[in-house]
Amino acid sequence: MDGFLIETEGLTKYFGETPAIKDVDLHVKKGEIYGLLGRNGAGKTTIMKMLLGLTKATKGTIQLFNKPFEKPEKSILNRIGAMIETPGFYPNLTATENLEILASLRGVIHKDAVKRSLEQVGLSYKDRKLYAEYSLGMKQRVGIAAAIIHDPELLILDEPVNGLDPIGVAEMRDFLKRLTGEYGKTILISSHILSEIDLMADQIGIIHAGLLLEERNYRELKEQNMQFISLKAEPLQRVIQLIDEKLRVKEYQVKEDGTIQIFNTEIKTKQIVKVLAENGVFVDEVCRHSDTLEDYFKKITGGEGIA
Ligand SMILES: Nc1ncnc2c1ncn2[C@@H]1O[C@H](COP(=O)(O)OP(=O)(O)OP(=O)(O)O)[C@@H](O)[C@H]1O
Repeated sequence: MDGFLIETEGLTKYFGETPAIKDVDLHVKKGEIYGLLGRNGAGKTTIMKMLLGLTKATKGTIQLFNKPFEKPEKSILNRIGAMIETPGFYPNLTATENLEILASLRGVIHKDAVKRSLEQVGLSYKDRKLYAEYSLGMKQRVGIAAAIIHDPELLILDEPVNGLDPIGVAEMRDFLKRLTGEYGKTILISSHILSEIDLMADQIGIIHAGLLLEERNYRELKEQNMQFISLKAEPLQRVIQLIDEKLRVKEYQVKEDGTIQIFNTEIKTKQIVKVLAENGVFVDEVCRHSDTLEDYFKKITGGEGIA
């Protein structure tokens, strides 16, 4: 479909007999930041490596820039910048010197390439500070500057905020958002910590044990899924029957302590109380809750959560 820079269908990867990635259908739209979220070992790096042709898919298809990606061709890879592992730089050279070496190795001929890529990640060109003296956040920025030195349209970043403090995370968020907003890049970013990609991702893909459990618009996810009504009333079986038959609500769950959580946010608490009362059931407690995103992820990953 038009508008997706990355689209996979049934993407599957086995390591020997073990499936690491199972039937993943990923959809990354042009101009967005797509956050691939999952615990360590969930399969994020393996997906990214397949998208870059660094490891071969066992099954399934990949489309990059609306074209089938069968083997890593220069014409496609030139349009992508990636940071998969922490890149190696010379510690006793400056960021500018490191990037100049890299630019010439890669055959980047544009004379402003180093200056531009440093500026795009918020670092100064020709700064005399040595790479060894940089903070972790600045080192990560140099890594991203290296990934965008050839001015790619698409950036694939594996855990770029890993290990950064909250200020470092916020700074990274600002310049990644600038890369999409001002410079029109598309970014696929992975993380195992939800708060790291909070306020950054437009779209979110939740990966768990090799499966893409959900792909959602992050703002919608926050607005819709975090709300539920919590209800306590007895006898439980009768309440459940009324929820099913009279209120016709399907999205609910019963907790161990007998509390019922109703995820249909359209329904009013008043309506629930009225229907139950009309049928002889008295409500002990009813209130509307906002779940935290962390709770939500725990729910959909079967209790383990992501952090
Ligand atoms: N080369 C390999 N050979 C065998 N198994 C592998 C290989 N690479 C990855 N795996 C397995 O595939 C699964 C997914 O690993 P992957 O590195 O993609 O996860 P991840 O979500 O990126 O986690 P992390 O953040 O820890 O890197 C894991 O169970 C891992 O052990």
